[in-house]
Amino acid sequence: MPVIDVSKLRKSYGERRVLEEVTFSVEPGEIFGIVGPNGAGKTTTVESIAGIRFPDDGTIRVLGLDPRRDRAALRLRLGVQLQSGELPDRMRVGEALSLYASFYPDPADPEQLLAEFGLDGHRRTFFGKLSGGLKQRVSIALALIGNPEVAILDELTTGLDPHARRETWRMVERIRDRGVTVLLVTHYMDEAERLCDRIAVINDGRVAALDTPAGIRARGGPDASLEDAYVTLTTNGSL
Ligand SMILES: Nc1ncnc2c1ncn2[C@@H]1O[C@H](COP(=O)(O)OP(=O)(O)OP(=O)(O)O)[C@@H](O)[C@H]1O
Repeated sequence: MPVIDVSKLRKSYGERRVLEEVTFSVEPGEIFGIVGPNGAGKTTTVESIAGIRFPDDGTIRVLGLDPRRDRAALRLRLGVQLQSGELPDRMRVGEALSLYASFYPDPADPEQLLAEFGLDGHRRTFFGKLSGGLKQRVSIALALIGNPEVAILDELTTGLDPHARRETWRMVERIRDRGVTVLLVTHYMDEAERLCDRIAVINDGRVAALDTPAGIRARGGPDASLEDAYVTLTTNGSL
C-alpha cells in the first residue's frame, strides 16, 4: 500500500486554478521529489498532504489517514520541516528540540538527534545566531523529533552554500536510512538526481511526468541532463 496517495487534487485561489488534477503515490521508504516552476502548486500540494491546506476536490491518504478528517492522528506520524522563519530567533537549539519533543507521546531523544545532526556544540546557541546550514539541520532534526513515518521537506537547501547543501543531502539520506518515507520539494535538479528515487514534475496544475531521475533524463534525448529534460518538459508540457 502506498504511504501517500494523492488522487485528482484540485485547488483554486479565487479565480485562479492552481491545481488542475494532481495524482501520484509514494511507496514506503522512497525519497519522492516534487519539482516544478515557481507557482506550479508544489507547496499547495505538500501542505494539503500535511493537512495544513484544504484542496477543493480530490482525495489524499497518508498512512491510510485523511489529512483533513484525521489531522490529529496524522500529526503524530508525519514530520514537517519548518521554514526557518518559523522558529523564534531567541530560542536556544536545545530548548527547541525539548519543547517539540514534549508535543509527542513517543518522541526521539533530543540528545541523540543533537549528536546525530552535529548540533551538540550548539545546544545553547540562539536559533537566530545560527548559519543557514545549521538552521536547516535544526529544522530537519525538528521534523524528526516525533519519530515520524513520513517526512515532508520543502525547499530545504534554498539559499545554502555548496558545502551546506551537500551536508543537508547527507542528512536527508540518513532520514531515509531510518526507514522514513520522504517527500521532498526542490528546485534543484542535481539535488533531485542525487536524492530522489522518483520525481513528479508538476506543471500547469498537472503531473507532467512521473519517473525515476534517469527515466526523466532519458526522455530529454541521448545527451540531455535532468535539468535539460526538466526545462523542455516544463516549457512544452510533454516530451
Ligand atoms: N493563500 C493563497 N492565496 C492566494 N494565492 C495563493 C495562496 N497560496 C498560494 N497562492 C498562489 O498559488 C500559486 C501556487 O503557489 P504554491 O506556493 O503552491 O506554488 P509553488 O509551486 O510551491 O511555488 P514556488 O516554487 O514559488 O515556491 C502561486 O501563484 C501562489 O501565488
